[in-house]
Amino acid sequence: MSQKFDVIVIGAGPGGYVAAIKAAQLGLKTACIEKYQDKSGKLALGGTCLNVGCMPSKALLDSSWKYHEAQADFAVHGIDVKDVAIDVPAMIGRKDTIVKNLIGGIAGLFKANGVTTIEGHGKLLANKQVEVTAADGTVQVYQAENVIIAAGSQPIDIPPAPVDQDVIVDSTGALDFQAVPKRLGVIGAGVIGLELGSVWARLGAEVTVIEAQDKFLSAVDEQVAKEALKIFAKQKLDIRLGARVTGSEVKDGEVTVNFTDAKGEQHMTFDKLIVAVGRRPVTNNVLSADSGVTIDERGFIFVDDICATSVPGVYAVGDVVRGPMLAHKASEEGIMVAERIAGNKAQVNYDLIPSVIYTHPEIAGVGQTEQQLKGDGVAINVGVFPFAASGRAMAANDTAGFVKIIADAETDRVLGVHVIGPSAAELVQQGAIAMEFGSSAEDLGLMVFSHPTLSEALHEAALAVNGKAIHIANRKKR
Ligand SMILES: NC(=O)c1ccc[n+]([C@@H]2O[C@H](COP(=O)([O-])OP(=O)(O)OC[C@H]3O[C@@H](n4cnc5c(N)ncnc54)[C@H](O)[C@@H]3O)[C@@H](O)[C@H]2O)c1
Repeated sequence: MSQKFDVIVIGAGPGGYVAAIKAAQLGLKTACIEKYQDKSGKLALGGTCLNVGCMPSKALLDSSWKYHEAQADFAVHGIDVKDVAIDVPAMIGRKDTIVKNLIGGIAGLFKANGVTTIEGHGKLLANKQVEVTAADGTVQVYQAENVIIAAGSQPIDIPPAPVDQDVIVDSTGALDFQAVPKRLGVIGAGVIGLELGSVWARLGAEVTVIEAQDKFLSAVDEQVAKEALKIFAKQKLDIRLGARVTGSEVKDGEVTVNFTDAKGEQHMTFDKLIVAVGRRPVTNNVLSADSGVTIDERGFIFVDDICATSVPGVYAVGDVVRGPMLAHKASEEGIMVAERIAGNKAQVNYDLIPSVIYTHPEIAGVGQTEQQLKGDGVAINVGVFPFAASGRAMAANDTAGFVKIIADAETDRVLGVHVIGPSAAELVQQGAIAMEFGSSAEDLGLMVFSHPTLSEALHEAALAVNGKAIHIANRKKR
C-alpha cells in the first residue's frame, strides 16, 4: 500500500468520517485514522457521537420515554397496562445493538467510497507527515498533501468529583448502568446532564442536578429556559442552581457530594453520580511540537472561517475548533474543508446552526435569542404560539411548551426560531430552512401548512409576529 494520500483525516467522528467520505467522492485519495475500540477490542468508527454520545443517548431517551408513557400516560387514552416493568440490561443491550449497526454502517460507507481506514493513534508531524501508532505499538508514517484534524473532545474532569466509572461516572459510564439508581446526582445542568438525568428519572430514579450557574440554560432563549425549568420541576428533576461542588466521598458503594449554594453548605448522598460539566478538545498528543499548528490556552486549534490552521494544507474541524460542540456543525465543516481541498467554493453558515436538547419536551433553537437581540439593540417583533392551542398536540396529549419566532421589526426577516415542545427539533429545522432563504415572518405566514400538524404552531407563531394569528388572541393590533 502506498504511504501517500491526497487527504489524511485524523479521527472518524461526525467531523472526520464525513470529511473523508466527501473527499473520496471528490476523487481525492483519502485515508482516515481512528483508534477507538469497542468493548471487545474491535475498531469502532463514528467517534463520540455514535459510540458514547448522540446515538446511544437517544436510544436510551426513546426507551425510557416509552416506559414513562406506558406507566404514566397511557391511562389518559383509555389504555390499561398493568405491571409495566423495565429490564435495564435489555434496554442497554438494544442501545448497544443500535451503536454496533451504526458503526458497521460507516465501515460500509468507507468501503463503498474507497476511503482507506488506518487503525491506530494519529499524530501530525512537520511537513504534513502523519505518524500512526497501532495498539501493539508499531509506528508507521504517512505523507499527505492535506491533513484534516478531527480528533473530537472528551469529558472535563473536576477535582472535587473524580470519575471512577463505577459510582462517579461521566457521560460514557451513565450509558451503561445495569440497574436504575435509586438516588442519582448529576453535576452540571447542561445538555448532557439534562438528557441523561431525564433517562434515569423516567425509569424511577430520584434525580438531583447540581448546577454552578445561577441562571438555568444561559445560552437558550430566556423565555424558553424559564418554561423548561417549570416543566422539569413538574417532572421531579430537582435542579439546584448556584450550587458549587466542593468535594465528594465514595464509601460503601455510594457517594456523598458536598456543595455550597445560597442556603449554605449542603451534603447529599447518591447511589450514582454523573459528572457532566462540559467537554474539552482532544489536541494534546495529536500535534507534534514541530507540526506548526497553533492552539489556544484551552486546547482549541486556531482556524479561520474555512477551518484552515496556521499551516497551509492542514485543516481542523469539529470539537477541536471554536464554535458549538455539535455533530452537525462538525460534519458541515468536514464537507466544507473537503470541497475546499478539491478546489471548490464552500462555506458554513455559522449563524444558522440549530441546537437541540433531547429532553421531553425537546428544547431547540436556531438563530439569535431575544436576549441577544435586545442586548445588541435590535428592534424586534415576537410571535409565540402555545402547543396548548394546537389540536394536534391535544390529540397527542402533549401540549407543554410553545413556538417562538423573532423577526426584525423593520424588515420582518426571521432572526430566531425557538421551540420547547413536542418534536421541537424537527420544527426548528423548518425555521432553519426558512432563515437560510432569508424568509420574513410574513412569508412563513403565507405558506400552506397541513392540518392537523404540530407544524401549524410554527405557522401560527409566524402570523403572531405581526398580530395576525388565528387560533390565539393577538396581543398586537393588525
Ligand atoms: N443534544 C446535543 O446536541 C448534545 C448532547 C450532548 C452533548 N452535547 C454537547 O457536548 C458538550 C458537553 O455537554 P455538557 O452537558 O457536558 O456541557 P454543557 O456546557 O452543555 O453544560 C455543562 C454545565 O455544567 C455546569 N458546570 C460546570 N462546572 C460545574 C461545577 N463544578 N459544578 C456544577 N456545575 C458545573 C456549567 O455551568 C454548565 O451549565 C456540549 O458542548 C454540548 O453541546 C450536545
